[in-house]
Amino acid sequence: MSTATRSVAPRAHVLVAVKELHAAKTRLSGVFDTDDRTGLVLSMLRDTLAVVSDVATVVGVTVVTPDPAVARLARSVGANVYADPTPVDAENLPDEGGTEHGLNAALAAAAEHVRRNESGVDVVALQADLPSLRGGEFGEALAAARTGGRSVVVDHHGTGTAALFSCDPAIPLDPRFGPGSAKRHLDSGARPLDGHWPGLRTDVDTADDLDAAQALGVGPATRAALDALEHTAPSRCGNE
Ligand SMILES: Nc1nc2c(ncn2[C@@H]2O[C@H](COP(=O)(O)OP(=O)(O)OP(=O)(O)O)[C@@H](O)[C@H]2O)c(=O)[nH]1
Ligand SMILES: C=C(OP(=O)(O)O)C(=O)O
Repeated sequence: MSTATRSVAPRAHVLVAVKELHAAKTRLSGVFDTDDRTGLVLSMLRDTLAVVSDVATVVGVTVVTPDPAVARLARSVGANVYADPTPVDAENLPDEGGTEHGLNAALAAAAEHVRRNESGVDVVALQADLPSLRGGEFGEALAAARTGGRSVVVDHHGTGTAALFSCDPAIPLDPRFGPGSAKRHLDSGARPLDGHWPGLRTDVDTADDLDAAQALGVGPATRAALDALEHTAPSRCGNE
């Protein structure tokens, strides 16, 4: 469907998934203990939500999570919460595909819920750990996404997905997140979006990712969390 046949005013609803905090960011466990990782996850989420909520074409933000503390944070900044009933537990480990399945099932259900309730809205699944995201780059990506049905912003490693868009009500979001998800999204027909969007593409899973994000400049909540942990990157610069 062309943009001309859809609603004139672009409207997007952003979905952000966060798993249970005790199981989050395990790849940072060599750098931070559980409490510090939890604080960092919430800070990066806070910065990500603040930026997308400020983008003019974003009419709704929903955090998809089974975690009560994440849900509280989401509500406190004006986001909706879609309760993901899939806990990360011993029977649901990533290497058995459980987490990946739970994440994608929850995102697909949330996307359908949004579309049922908000006619004609574009749906985006966005990573929660984008502390260097700028509103301008997300707005540009949204505009680029609206030129075709389903599209993807590949992450800075070239293997993962920073954001997945469906801008045609007839095309399901069909999320396929998890390791190597960029290829799965592209192979399933999502159009790659080109653009110089370093903050959008820099999701943080490892200490190297955190350094890359700090080099770009991170948002205020993440900055405060890292300062409290006295974690600095060698090439750190400001957020200006
Ligand atoms: N709601 C929900 N979110 C999930 C689930 N699994 C993963 N996520 C979120 O999806 C994003 C990518 O997940 P992962 O890369 O598996 O987890 P992570 O916490 O970022 O990092 P690692 O623990 O190091 O793998 C993160 O924001 C997760 O919190 C799930 O089952 N349900
Ligand atoms: C889940 C994903 O991200 P990451 O493992 O990088 O957090 C993904 O890119 O699909």
